[in-house]
Amino acid sequence: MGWWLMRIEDVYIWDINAKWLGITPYQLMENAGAGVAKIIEERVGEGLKIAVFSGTGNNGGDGFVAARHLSFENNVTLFLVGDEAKIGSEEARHNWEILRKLDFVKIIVLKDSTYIKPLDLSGFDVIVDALLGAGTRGEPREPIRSAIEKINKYAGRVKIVSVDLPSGYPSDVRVKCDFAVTFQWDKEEYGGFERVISKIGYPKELYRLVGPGDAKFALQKKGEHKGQNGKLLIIGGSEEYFGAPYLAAKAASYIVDLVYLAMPEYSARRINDPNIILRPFEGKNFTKEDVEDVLSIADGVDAVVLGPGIGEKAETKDFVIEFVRWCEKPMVIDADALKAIAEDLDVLKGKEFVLTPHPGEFKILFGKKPEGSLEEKAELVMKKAQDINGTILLKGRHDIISNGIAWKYNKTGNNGMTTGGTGDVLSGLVGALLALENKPLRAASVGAFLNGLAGDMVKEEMGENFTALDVAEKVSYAVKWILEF
Ligand SMILES: NC(=O)C1=CN([C@@H]2O[C@H](COP(=O)(O)OP(=O)(O)OC[C@H]3O[C@@H](n4cnc5c(N)ncnc54)[C@H](O)[C@@H]3O)[C@@H](O)[C@H]2O)[C@@H](O)CC1
Ligand SMILES: [K+]
Repeated sequence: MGWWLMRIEDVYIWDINAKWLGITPYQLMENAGAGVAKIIEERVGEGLKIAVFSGTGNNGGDGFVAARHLSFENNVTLFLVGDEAKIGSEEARHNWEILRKLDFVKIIVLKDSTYIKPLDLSGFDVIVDALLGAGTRGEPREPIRSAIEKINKYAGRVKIVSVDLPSGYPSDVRVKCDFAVTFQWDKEEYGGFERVISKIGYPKELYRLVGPGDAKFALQKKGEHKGQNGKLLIIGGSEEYFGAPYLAAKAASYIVDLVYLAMPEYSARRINDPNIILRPFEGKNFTKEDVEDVLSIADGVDAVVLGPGIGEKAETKDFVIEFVRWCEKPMVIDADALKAIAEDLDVLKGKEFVLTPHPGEFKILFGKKPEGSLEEKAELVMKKAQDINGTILLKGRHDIISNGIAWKYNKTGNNGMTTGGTGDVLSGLVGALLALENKPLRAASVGAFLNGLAGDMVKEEMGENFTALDVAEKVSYAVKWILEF
């Protein structure tokens, strides 16, 4: 099913998220090896003479497990290619130790290529190739190379089944397998060999649920110099509000190098924070007159957040619509700016943007309140995202994020976050992640995850009575937790 076609990048992310869900490498290796054994017995048969060639990495570990499973019905010989002392991971070593206790599996260690040259494999029905998998770097080196060449001498005569990948892939020095058993998801990058997919116990959540893997990827630093790790402009504030844009700016300032805050001068004068570059505009509220000057600030940044505390004055609505019409940077459109553009959704055409409505704002935008199960709500969000050709982050107990092609959901966060201003923190975070050059779906997903995680960390310390500023100030701790996960 095309739905499961993955990029290797996704697999990296999901490995981290699986760990977060408590799925251990032992479980995955057991399922991988068991799956290989099952497919061999189904496709080739039982009562066979089977040679399993294992390397010292986790691909070899899958081979150890497969050998054990196969040994119940077959006559199995395990060839370890390389030095026993180099078996890398705990789980591979664990499975190696089990094998060594078994009397019905013959073990032969091929420490270097001199042991490989004289080998005769003609008595075997099946060769399982577990020498190298996804951890391969460059062309195969000795003694793996000799083992690959030896196995290939039997291609066409003995069934050759590769574990995950033909060892040596993608170089030309690779095992000529009849097929490879690839785990759970076919990868977009793989080609040139037959693949049989075997599930290894990853739950569907990995496809949908945002986790630390997504966040780790999104938070990668881009450069060493000031400004290379993102410049963000926040536009908000009015005669009524000054806290909202400040919270967005504060949260973002922990992530990007530079945060500019454009605000009506009336509310800007209440802000005194050296981490934020203030750009005050004359008057109490943004008006159409300000569009050109704000656009010229936007020219110098990587992304823009529009809306926190901007108010609902008619002249401000005009400002919002005109700004969006002319802005060419990725945008987060939040709060009162959502109400303004609800009157003219066409201005979003051709733009890169994230809308961050709560259910009420969603209804104002799209005429319908999201209801029902997670899937039902997600379907609606996805449909609307498709209609406007952009990304929507629907805030709720489970945040739902869609770019019209895929949808994800986030579960971090707690009841304490109903306090005013956490939505502003969120829009600042999504903007910061856009400024780090993440695509809108990832920026929005990870922004929601990070906001909730920071909120959960605050709750650990203070209980559920906290403020949005507490959440904003926890952002750097949440980022540290993610990067160290
Ligand atoms: N979640 C996961 O990551 C899972 C991984 N699994 C298995 O783990 C494999 C990846 O394991 P690893 O990351 O340990 O990597 P591999 O087992 O593919 O290879 C790593 C080992 O090979 C050596 N090596 C790398 N390039 C070489 C070269 N060109 N010539 C000679 N030796 C070389 C390394 O020094 C290391 O010892 C997957 O292919 C799959 O079979 C499965 O257990 C299922 C779950
Ligand atoms: K392999």
